[in-house]
Amino acid sequence: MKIAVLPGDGIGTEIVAEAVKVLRALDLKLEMESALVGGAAYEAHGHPLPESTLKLAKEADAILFGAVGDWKYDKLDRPLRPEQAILGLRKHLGLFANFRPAICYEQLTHASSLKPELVAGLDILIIRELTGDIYFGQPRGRRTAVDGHFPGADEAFDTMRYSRPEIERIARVAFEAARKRNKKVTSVDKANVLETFQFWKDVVTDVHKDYQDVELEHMYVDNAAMQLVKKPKAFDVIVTGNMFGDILSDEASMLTGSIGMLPSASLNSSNQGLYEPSHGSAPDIAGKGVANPLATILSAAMMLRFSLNQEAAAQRIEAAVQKVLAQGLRTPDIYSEGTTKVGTAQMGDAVVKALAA
Ligand SMILES: NC(=O)c1ccc[n+]([C@@H]2O[C@H](COP(=O)([O-])OP(=O)(O)OC[C@H]3O[C@@H](n4cnc5c(N)ncnc54)[C@H](O)[C@@H]3O)[C@@H](O)[C@H]2O)c1
Ligand SMILES: CC(C)[C@H](C(=O)O)[C@@H](O)C(=O)O
Ligand SMILES: [Mg+2]
Repeated sequence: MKIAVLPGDGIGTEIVAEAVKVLRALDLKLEMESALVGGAAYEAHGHPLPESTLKLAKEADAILFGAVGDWKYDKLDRPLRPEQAILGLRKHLGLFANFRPAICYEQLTHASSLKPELVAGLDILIIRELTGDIYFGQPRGRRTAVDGHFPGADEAFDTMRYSRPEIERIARVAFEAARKRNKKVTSVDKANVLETFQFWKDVVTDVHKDYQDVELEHMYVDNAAMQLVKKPKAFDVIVTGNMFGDILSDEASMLTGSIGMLPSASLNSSNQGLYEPSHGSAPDIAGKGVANPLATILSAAMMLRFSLNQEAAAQRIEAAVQKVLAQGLRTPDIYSEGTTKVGTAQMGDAVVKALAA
């Protein structure tokens, strides 16, 4: 089982080191090879996604990814920006289905941004389409409008688009996932304003004909953002487009206690996957040894489950995470009175220890 390890930038290196520690502590034959990606690769090779990194990723059974980006690269031409590395990996590998489970662990109900009773037992799954939408639609760019209302004024534009097959396949992923859960899918759109999302809604409704045992509800994204904090447990599976999924998953992370708790899996049609926390490189806390590594460690568990066929090992990691939380260990982002504040490496070490116990 070959794993490409791509730590990236900022806290990416710190949190991936802990996930690798946990993977090595399992009794599995895992071959792990690391490569530079993002700003780190740009510094060394002049490109955020060098050919060698892409090749390693393509040939691996699974990819463990940290995070990319830093404000210092904001002025670079877009193709050279660190974020293009993760977008390129998703596109090149066809990783269209992004699973972002928002689970509030029992021990963290008080760390949530909501009242404990609203999040106790919370277990929702956001399924975000990951290779389409306004993220990848063409044309995009900037131009000087010479015949518009404001002659000579500059403008910028991006294109929101989805094709029927793109919507159909993500809808099927969502209905299949719901079948194994509580049989309810909420499709989030903005059909009242955007043609792309009226089409999304129509296609999801068509696909639903094959899944009559699953309840389908449609919701506008603005309402969904509100309902997520009003009554999050009313959701089971949320399926949505690339941009809405990006935003709603960050929102949902705070129901679980912290963005540092939200893992993710991005799969293609052959179940090859890239596994990364849902958060970014957190330049504000990078290098301080305080980042929460649990989202990355839980992403490694998802990797074992989805791409490496190691369900038992995945469950061992998840149980170990629950155990360290039950021991009261907390990185600063999930700290509350009466618990013990630890750093990134201490948290990783504690998970390794809990695996052994
Ligand atoms: N997939 C990715 O690689 C990815 C994802 C999101 C953002 N980014 C990039 O990361 C950079 C920073 O973006 P941002 O600040 O908007 O988002 P961010 O997710 O990096 O950070 C947002 C906030 O959450 C905190 N945070 C994030 N992860 C944490 C963790 N594990 N433990 C504790 N606190 C954590 C940060 O300290 C910060 O206050 C940007 O360059 C952005 O493009 C990359
Ligand atoms: C870094 C950025 C390209 C990325 C996205 O928008 O998909 C990030 O926010 C995420 O959620 O993985
Ligand atoms: Mg995001």
